[in-house]
Amino acid sequence: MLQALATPRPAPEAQARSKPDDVVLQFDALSVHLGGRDILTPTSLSIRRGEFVCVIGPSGCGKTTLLRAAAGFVKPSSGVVRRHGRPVTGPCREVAFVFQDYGRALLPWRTVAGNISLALEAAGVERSQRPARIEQVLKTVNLLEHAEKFPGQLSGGMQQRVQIARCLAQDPEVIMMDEPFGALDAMTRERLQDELAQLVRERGLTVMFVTHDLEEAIYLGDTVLALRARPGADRPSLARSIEVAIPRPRHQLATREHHEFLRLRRELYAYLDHGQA
Ligand SMILES: Nc1ncnc2c1ncn2[C@@H]1O[C@H](COP(=O)(O)OP(=O)(O)OP(=O)(O)O)[C@@H](O)[C@H]1O
Repeated sequence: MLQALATPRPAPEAQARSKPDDVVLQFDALSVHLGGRDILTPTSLSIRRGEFVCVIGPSGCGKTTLLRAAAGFVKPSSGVVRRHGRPVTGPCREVAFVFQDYGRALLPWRTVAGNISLALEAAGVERSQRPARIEQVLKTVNLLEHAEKFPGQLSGGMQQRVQIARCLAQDPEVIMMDEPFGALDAMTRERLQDELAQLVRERGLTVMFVTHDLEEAIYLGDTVLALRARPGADRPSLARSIEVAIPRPRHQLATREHHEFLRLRRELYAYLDHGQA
């Protein structure tokens, strides 16, 4: 089970939702043109501190590109992404990325501790301080006793926990997660969803989370962004931004039977299934 680290940021519900300085990420007419075509057409939105934003949409609609632009890995063709009001011009420690393919994200020849150390080395943390930091994040994801194992000796769910621990070692305020649970079996996926939701809530992290799974998006999100396939001049990438007004903490069974969950599921399913996307 993932546990909160020692220095949590304020929980989102403790903050005034409408204060402008609560905005962590601001997308102002962000457009991305790659390989001779429009991948994202002007997209404007803002993400509050502590908000869990899920991004859905048909394959190839630009979900990953949206996250990569927000993390500074992709340059906008026009428009801008701002973090706390400052244009994002490249990757930074405060924004961490978790990939679906944990097998490729982790170095197989480094132990669990060694993989986490990578983030600390990149952040310039002194060698003498690294063991304590590694221990702290491994405790958070309940993998302390596996510190000296290699990724290949761990299950898929455990490897994804290592990747999450490595991202936490960066001490980020924003986590970009690109289908992080897509390759996991259903039971492991549900367990990690709950552990992630608790961790994010306790630390006040801000999350952008790409998924193909509508139910996962509604279960985890405060907001679900639906992107449109084949965006164009008169078809903005962002088709819908839907607030998920379902109380937290959420529960796998009760929440999935909640009337609002079922209503949103029907609405989004119809939207994606009937070609409106
Ligand atoms: N560097 C690049 N150069 C050219 N085209 C690119 C580049 N990166 C992405 N694309 C194209 O942009 C489109 C959107 O890609 P992206 O990965 O953002 O979509 P996605 O919605 O995350 O897709 P999926 O759900 O299949 O993962 C795709 O058609 C992809 O081929």
